[in-house]
Amino acid sequence: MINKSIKKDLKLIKRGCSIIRQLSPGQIELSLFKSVLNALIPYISIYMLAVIIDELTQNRNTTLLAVYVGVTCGGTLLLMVLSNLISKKVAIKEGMFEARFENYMNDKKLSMNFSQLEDPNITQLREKIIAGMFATDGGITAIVGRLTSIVEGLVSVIIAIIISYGAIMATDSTDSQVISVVNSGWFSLLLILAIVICIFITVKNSKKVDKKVFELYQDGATNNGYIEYYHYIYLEDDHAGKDVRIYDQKKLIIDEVLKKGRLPWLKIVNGTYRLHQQYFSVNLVISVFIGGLVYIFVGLKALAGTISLGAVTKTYAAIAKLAVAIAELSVSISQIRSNNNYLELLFTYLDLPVELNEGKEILTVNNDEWEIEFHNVSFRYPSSEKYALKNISMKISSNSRTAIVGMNGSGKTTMIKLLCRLYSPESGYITLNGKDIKEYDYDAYLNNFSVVFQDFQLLSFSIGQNVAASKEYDENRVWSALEMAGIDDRVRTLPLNLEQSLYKRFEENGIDISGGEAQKIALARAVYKNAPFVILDEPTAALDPISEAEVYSKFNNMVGNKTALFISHRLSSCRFCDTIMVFDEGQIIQIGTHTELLTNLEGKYYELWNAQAQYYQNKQEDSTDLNHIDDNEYSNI
Ligand SMILES: Nc1ncnc2c1ncn2[C@@H]1O[C@H](COP(=O)(O)OP(=O)(O)OP(=O)(O)O)[C@@H](O)[C@H]1O
Repeated sequence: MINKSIKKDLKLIKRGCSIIRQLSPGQIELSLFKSVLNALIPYISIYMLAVIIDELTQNRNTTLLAVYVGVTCGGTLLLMVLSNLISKKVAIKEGMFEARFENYMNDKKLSMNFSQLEDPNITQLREKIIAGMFATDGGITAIVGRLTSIVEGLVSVIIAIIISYGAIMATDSTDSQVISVVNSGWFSLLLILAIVICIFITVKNSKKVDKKVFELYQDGATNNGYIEYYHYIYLEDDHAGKDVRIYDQKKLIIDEVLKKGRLPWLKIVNGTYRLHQQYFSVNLVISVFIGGLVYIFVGLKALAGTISLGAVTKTYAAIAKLAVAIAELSVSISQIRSNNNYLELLFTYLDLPVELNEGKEILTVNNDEWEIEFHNVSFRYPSSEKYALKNISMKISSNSRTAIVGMNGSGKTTMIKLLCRLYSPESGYITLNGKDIKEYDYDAYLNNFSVVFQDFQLLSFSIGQNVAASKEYDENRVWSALEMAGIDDRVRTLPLNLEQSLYKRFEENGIDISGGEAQKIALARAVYKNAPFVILDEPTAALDPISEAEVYSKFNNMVGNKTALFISHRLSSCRFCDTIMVFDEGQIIQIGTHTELLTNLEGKYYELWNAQAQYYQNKQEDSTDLNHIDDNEYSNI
């Protein structure tokens, strides 16, 4: 009966194999076939050399000798060519697997909500998986390698046993005491026992090393994550580059990375190097010892005349190979089991619940059918004690224009993130047309939102592709979106117009654009999407006053009969909204129109408005009562 831990190990390996099969069909089968060929190749020479020596020492038939040499060379060559051809195919399959596995992991990452992405335990889990894969060759990519070693070892063991069996078991009825000892079954058994003990030591040694290496790299995942982030992401990031120079962050980063990343990581690498050295030294001693034993065994058998000269070479090579193959086979089995430690981490990650994809209902709404409602929604960011939203309840109806204002950190963006299902409420829920938004299919749900976040991202693709967020795009629609965002004229001046690539990272002729231009393209992207719900989070923060005025003058046109949610610190720009919600410390403290809210002189809105207006008022040395500022004056604020 297979014991529990073996069963568990087999299950993990089976699951790993099924992922490999799914992503790179045929890779396992081809690799295994190649390993059978590789195992066979040395035995052709081992076997045929004995046949040739026997022929040379006995009949010396030249035709036969030529045939034997031909079979040896031809057979070896044929198998080598075949193995080489398969190697090429295997390499392609491996490349395919690596690329697809990266997508597979990314798909998993994208299926998580932001709470999961920011959860330090999950981040660390991902770092451990990556450190395992790239630093110690552990995890899913190691399965095929270990399996092929097992098959190669197995085939090798079988053939070596077949070849050496005759010699090991050969006996003779000679009277000499020494010779009868050599030829006794005990002598052969002793040799086998010595080999088994050596193999046992090798496997134990390998197991111990694998376990220690796994532990070392688990501890080191955070150090590695530190190096990865600061050296390969932060320092290489174009935006960070400015801060690094202006604030001379280089020393700070290098010192910190050295302390928290490089030095501990170096210790780990040295530690594993030492472990591997120990492992190889022990193995070297063992293999020299086994080789010596086999020499004595075969030599004495030959001395006793029990085996022929040809059999000496064959048997020596076969037994030596047998010992190595058994050791390799056992080590590979032990390694594939140790590798399950890495697989367990991977599967824990892959099995994390996919909250985003739980909903199945396909959402299709037209512009007249919206009603979004927050029901006592509270939320805290992962590992944060403080509530970013506290008991938010509010409604947003179709075709409405809602402005959200409030101090920094009052929860405005967080509310949008929850609405876009990047996070789930800790308590309370959000409904769309009476149904919890979680119940809708995630992609179909998001299709209904055009959002421009404060920290939007454009890609190093063409302007057309950036606006359409796809490879193919409708040129007319892109132009009209660009016009709506007030950047069409600028794009027309570019040599390649819509085909013009942004940024120089991949295109020599790519262009770098200003923050305001980027924001306009991000706005155009939202317009192009033409979703029934438009959310703009500080959409004009980077725009000059004229561009800003232009965007607002087109705002109604841009939004059309869609539902719009609009976050801004520019209170004057909120006046055209039907409703203004004032956020404060995670709560909605006021709701009303601009005029209604201004009448409450104790209210936050009045305070914010006053603070902003005061600045202009002081500047203009104008003592006009704020409540009597007319519309033209508001537009300056
Ligand atoms: N990813 C995050 N992890 C932890 N805390 C966060 C995170 N994002 C925001 N917060 C905290 O949540 C609170 C609300 O932030 P939010 O971004 O919603 O404010 P906001 O009103 O949009 O601010 P601003 O006007 O500055 O854009 C703040 O205290 C902020 O520090």
